[in-house]
Amino acid sequence: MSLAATTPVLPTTGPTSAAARDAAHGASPGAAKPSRPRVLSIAGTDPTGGAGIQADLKAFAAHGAYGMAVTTALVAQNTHGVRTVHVPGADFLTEQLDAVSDDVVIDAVKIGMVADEPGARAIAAWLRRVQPPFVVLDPVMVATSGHRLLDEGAEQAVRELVALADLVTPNLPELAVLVGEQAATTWPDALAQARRLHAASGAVVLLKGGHLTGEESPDALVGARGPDDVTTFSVPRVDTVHTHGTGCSLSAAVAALRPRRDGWESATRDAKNWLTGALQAGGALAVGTGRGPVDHLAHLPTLGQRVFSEEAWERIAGWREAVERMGFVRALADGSLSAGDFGFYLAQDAAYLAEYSRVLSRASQLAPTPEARQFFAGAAVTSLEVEQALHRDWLGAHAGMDRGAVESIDPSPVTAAYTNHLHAASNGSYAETVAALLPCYWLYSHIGDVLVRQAGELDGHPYARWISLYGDPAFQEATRAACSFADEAARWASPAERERMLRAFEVSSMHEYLFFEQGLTRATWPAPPRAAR
Ligand SMILES: Nc1ncnc2c1ncn2[C@@H]1O[C@H](COP(=O)(O)OP(=O)(O)OP(=O)(O)O)[C@@H](O)[C@H]1O
Ligand SMILES: Cc1ncc(CO)c(N)n1
Repeated sequence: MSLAATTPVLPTTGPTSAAARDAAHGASPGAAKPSRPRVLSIAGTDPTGGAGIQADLKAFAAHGAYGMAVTTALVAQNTHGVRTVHVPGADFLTEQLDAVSDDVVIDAVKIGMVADEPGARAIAAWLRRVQPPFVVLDPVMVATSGHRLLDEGAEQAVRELVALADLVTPNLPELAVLVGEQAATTWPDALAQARRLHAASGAVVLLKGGHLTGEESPDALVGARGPDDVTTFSVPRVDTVHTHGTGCSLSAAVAALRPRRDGWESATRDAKNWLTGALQAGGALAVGTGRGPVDHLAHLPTLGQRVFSEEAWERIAGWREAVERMGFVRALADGSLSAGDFGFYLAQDAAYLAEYSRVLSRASQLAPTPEARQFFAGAAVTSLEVEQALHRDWLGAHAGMDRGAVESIDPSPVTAAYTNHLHAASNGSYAETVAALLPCYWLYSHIGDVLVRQAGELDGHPYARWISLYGDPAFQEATRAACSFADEAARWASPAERERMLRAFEVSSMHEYLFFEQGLTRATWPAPPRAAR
């Protein structure tokens, strides 16, 4: 006699209801719900993580829910389409469902791909037994790529599932199958079909217009507050091909939100807004070469990411080496730079600092903490008082320019391009502003450090004051502080925001290179053409 036949290692069904078990775990049925709803996805898989169960779990997590998953079918698919579907079978599906409901209180269920008729019937039987409080059904029939995800014979069984669902989320072709009509080609026709589905099933219908081709991507909630009630959600269509799994992700987000909302409308509104952000960020994921997934976590900072300044410094390795090697900087280091070239550079730098100081003030204004506000306000003053003073003194002594003359220097196109970039960044976020400001500190303290070591004894060096200002420990310290403010800002940035920070840093570094270079290349700039008379 086999041991398994007489003594199951674990009971296959629980002796008490999951709600009673919840009470045994310390939460009485009448007690306030846990802050994380326990949400179950019943769906197929997508090994590339953009659709099906994998997308659902990400959407649950993105909305602060505790995610669980029962697999209806294993799908070999990627961003190009479905290759093969393996269905473990209805008995095993029921075993998975019972394993969850015998043990865990379920706050909401999202059903996706059911694969075949026995699967649909097993789910229907389980729903009748367990009666979860909120059931969202995404009647998946055909993948975005055009591949069938549901047996033709199973369509009737899915219609029966609709009657057990609280919310059903068809796209236009799925809606047509559910009402047994031709697919609607206009929005009013689709709404009429959705009303008929609501009347026939009692389920609220979230009709998805993603398959229409207009400026907007309208969705409508039909029957949420009464038989004729229609609420339309219109968001601007995101210009992207990366829409793999949008339907899965939307229905999962609504299921995750519903237990903490007073109705479908508020859950749907929030889910739609989240999905729009996820669609916008999808391309940056670079997952697959077909129709890629959306970024479910677009709104979140990423745990485990690198320190921003480390990554940023590595990104500009090329510009950094180019600056170290460039003729202008070498000539500055060994003192062979002509006074004319140095004077041109200093005059442009005075014009630059006037704008740089304004962007530092802007960073102070945007800064989230008193420490950061104080640092950037102080830096705005220092860049005028200390750095510009050096420029005024030198230009006064060597170019006969008084203070007024220094203050009215016209920026060259190269200088203006750099300060325009800084001003543009400062129209964005604090994080972007700080990232754009950083190379001015960092590259100068880096060069200052290298030059102090290379130049050795600065006595008699024509540019000693310039070299010692940037090689000075106080300037190095200010650079470290600016880095740590940028790192702190990056810690709370979304991946897209972090990428904008890295880009702003990189572009500023390129402008630093061009700024030095203009001191020598300006000789090749054409003279301003005279107007023809
Ligand atoms: N380009 C887009 N811009 C904005 N929203 C979109 C876009 N494409 C789809 N959506 C939204 O995504 C959700 C899913 O819509 P869609 O009609 O594509 O569902 P589906 O066909 O079930 O999705 P799936 O691609 O997962 O099969 C809807 O809320 C829809 O409005
Ligand atoms: C498993 C699964 N469910 C749903 C869809 C629809 O996007 C898909 N491609 N795969």
